[in-house]
Amino acid sequence: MQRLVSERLKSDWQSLVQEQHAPHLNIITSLVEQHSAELARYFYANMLSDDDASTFLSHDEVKQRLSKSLQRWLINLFQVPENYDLDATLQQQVKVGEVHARIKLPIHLVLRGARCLKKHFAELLQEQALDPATQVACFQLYSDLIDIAMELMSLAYTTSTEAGVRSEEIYRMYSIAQNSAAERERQKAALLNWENKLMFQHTFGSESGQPSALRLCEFGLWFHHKGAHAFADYKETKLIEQAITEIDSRLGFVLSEQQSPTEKLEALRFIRSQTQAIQFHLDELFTRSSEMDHGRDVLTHLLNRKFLPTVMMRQIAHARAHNSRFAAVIIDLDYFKSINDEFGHEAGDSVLQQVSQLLMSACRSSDFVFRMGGEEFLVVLVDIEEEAAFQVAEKLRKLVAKEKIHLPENKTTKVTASLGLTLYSGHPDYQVILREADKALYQAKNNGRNSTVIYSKELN
Ligand SMILES: Nc1nc2c(ncn2[C@@H]2O[C@H](COP(=O)(O)OP(=O)(O)OP(=O)(O)O)[C@@H](O)[C@H]2O)c(=O)[nH]1
Repeated sequence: MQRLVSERLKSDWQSLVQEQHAPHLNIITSLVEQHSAELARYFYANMLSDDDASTFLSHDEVKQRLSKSLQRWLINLFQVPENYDLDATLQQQVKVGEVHARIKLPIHLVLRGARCLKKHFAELLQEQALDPATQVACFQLYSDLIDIAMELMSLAYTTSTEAGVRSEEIYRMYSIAQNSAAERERQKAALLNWENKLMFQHTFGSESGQPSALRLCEFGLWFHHKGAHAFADYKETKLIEQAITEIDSRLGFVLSEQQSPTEKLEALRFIRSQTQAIQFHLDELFTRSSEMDHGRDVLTHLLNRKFLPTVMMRQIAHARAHNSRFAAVIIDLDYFKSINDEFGHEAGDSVLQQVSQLLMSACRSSDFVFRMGGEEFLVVLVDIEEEAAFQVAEKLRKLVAKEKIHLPENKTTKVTASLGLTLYSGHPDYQVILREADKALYQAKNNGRNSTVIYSKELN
């Protein structure tokens, strides 16, 4: 049991559910069991009518999942002592608080939910043929037990959030540090490349008639998903964001038939001056950031899994805000143990390093590649839909299978990998996404390995 559940809270709970309160607890238990669906309906109707709260709840989710879990939570909370395991019940409150922290559900909304459950329970009590003293005692007990649950949830919430903030900080330092010199050149080249393409389209015309937006090209995606976060505190970051928006808003002019050549040239000149400004700000940002080398996985130099919560939570927030999707792919090497057994641990390490390089070089610079531990990797593909994500996963799988892996003493070998893929589908908890990818991976292993499986509900 975690330390969060203190002896004090446990004994407070025990004294509330001890024998002399048994008659009241029995009334509560039976009322909650009979009316759990109604309490849940009341709770969600109330929450969904509030703008703040409804952003965390979709109607579908409430229908399919949340209402049932709330009912289970309520019933479990008011069990009579002989029917339940107190430690497990208290621990459950801690888990709920941790989930709330992961999905960044503001704590005042949780407390409002609790208030709502109390209010409706008071109405239910009034409808019963109970004497006033019993009604008051039942309400007091119901209220006290909910309050202890809230106290535990809040404690777990704060503890998790503080840990999250610490890891955000380390992550920020890391993302600035991650091979900063090479990243600077790579992004400047990506920006230049986009600009050249635009000039080319202006001169020779574009098949689609539309130039691609800067925010969607390699530089734009990198800046949005990594750069802006890494350099969040600098004023240049805002300036780059503004320049990207300005550029994209003028793009239509460059190829439009309705614009005169002079207007087109003017738009081009403006875009050119803005891209130069971006380059200048980018140089500033990289120059200011110091070389820090925290948080890499020592063997592979990939992102360490401790940054996973930060990256996943940011992706979820981004997907929500922009109504976009992202994918998580878990990649696990097949029969890796036999490589260690046959060639030795050092050779195994070298395989992991070569596969990591391969994964890094095959992904877009805006994607995230983690080493999860052992021979397991996770790739987060940003701003992507299912078909494209499957193609990327398959590309990675084939690249790994094709690669001639070099081992000590001039030996070579081949390895394959199994991949589990899932797409963000609106669930606010990133651990659900990881569990889905894991289930898909498990299926890929069961199918005989060296394959990619996309998560579907049937895998549950
Ligand atoms: N060389 C090396 N080996 C590692 C490292 N981390 C984990 N391993 C080894 O990776 C192997 C993983 O074995 P298993 O989990 O059985 O998986 P597998 O052999 O790849 O089999 P499947 O995943 O079922 O295809 C174990 O032998 C671990 O000791 C590491 O950093 N370096």
